[in-house]
Amino acid sequence: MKWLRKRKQTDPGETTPVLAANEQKKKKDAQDEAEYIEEDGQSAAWPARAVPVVTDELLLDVRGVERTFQTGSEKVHVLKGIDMVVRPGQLVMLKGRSGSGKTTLLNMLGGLDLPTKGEIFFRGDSLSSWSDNKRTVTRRNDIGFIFQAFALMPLLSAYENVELSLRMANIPRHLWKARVQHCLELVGLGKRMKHRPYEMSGGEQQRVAIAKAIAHKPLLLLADEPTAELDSQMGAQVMGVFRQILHTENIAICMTTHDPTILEVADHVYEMVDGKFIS
Ligand SMILES: Nc1ncnc2c1ncn2[C@@H]1O[C@H](COP(=O)(O)OP(=O)(O)OP(=O)(O)O)[C@@H](O)[C@H]1O
Repeated sequence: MKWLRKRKQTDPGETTPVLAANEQKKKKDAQDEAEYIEEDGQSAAWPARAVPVVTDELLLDVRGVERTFQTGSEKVHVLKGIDMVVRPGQLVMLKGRSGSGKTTLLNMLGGLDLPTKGEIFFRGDSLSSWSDNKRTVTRRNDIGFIFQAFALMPLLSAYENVELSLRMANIPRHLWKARVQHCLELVGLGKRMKHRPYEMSGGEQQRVAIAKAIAHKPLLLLADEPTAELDSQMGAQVMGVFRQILHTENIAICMTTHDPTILEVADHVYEMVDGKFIS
């Protein structure tokens, strides 16, 4: 009641609490953007990384990783000593039968889970030594994820889905439009930006998921069977997009697959059998 009375007394020219909050948000957005405007008034480039990427650095360095799950009284030893590396710009594939441990490993490469034993270094830093917050921020800024089941927001258009990852990564608002358009054009969906997921084919949805996963310019893209739900033609389209983004976006891709035909394009294939790599 007190609030209603106050509203009634408000002068028409005065700002209501909601409008004031909106104004404040607009000011904050403008301030955030201003941080990225150079002195001559031109839009600044994409926010620079604190530590620039060096071509031959190890993005991922996995050493002696094991993962055991406790299910009831039983211990399931899923990963049994994994060693691998991923460098900038590489396409690395994890191949193996269902249940061999590929997804378990991929989750750990993205900091979603931690090893029971061994260590994973991301750009030289051990993921195990990081706080939950640092892992979350790194995931949001430096890593992109693609899952089998496209993981798009069903009520948002392709454009809005891609925009979301820029919002999540705190990319300044004035850079969004050009980047979203660029990413959707890159995956061949420049003319489908307003479509919602249910108005697109499986292959198109997966391509939106790729655009979404790379929009914030991550260093590493982790993809769990990105072609599993697609027919061979659509799978080939997705792999074509991957090949293209390796060159144009300077990103490394680590993906799991069952499909022998797409292994040929990999820079390196790790074959997993029962929680270990065989050479
Ligand atoms: N949280 C968990 N608790 C217990 N067991 C688990 C857990 N996560 C995975 N596993 C077991 O680990 C094994 C490997 O699973 P994972 O999903 O990594 O295999 P995958 O190679 O990715 O299989 P697919 O190709 O079918 O996706 C499976 O036997 C699975 O049941």
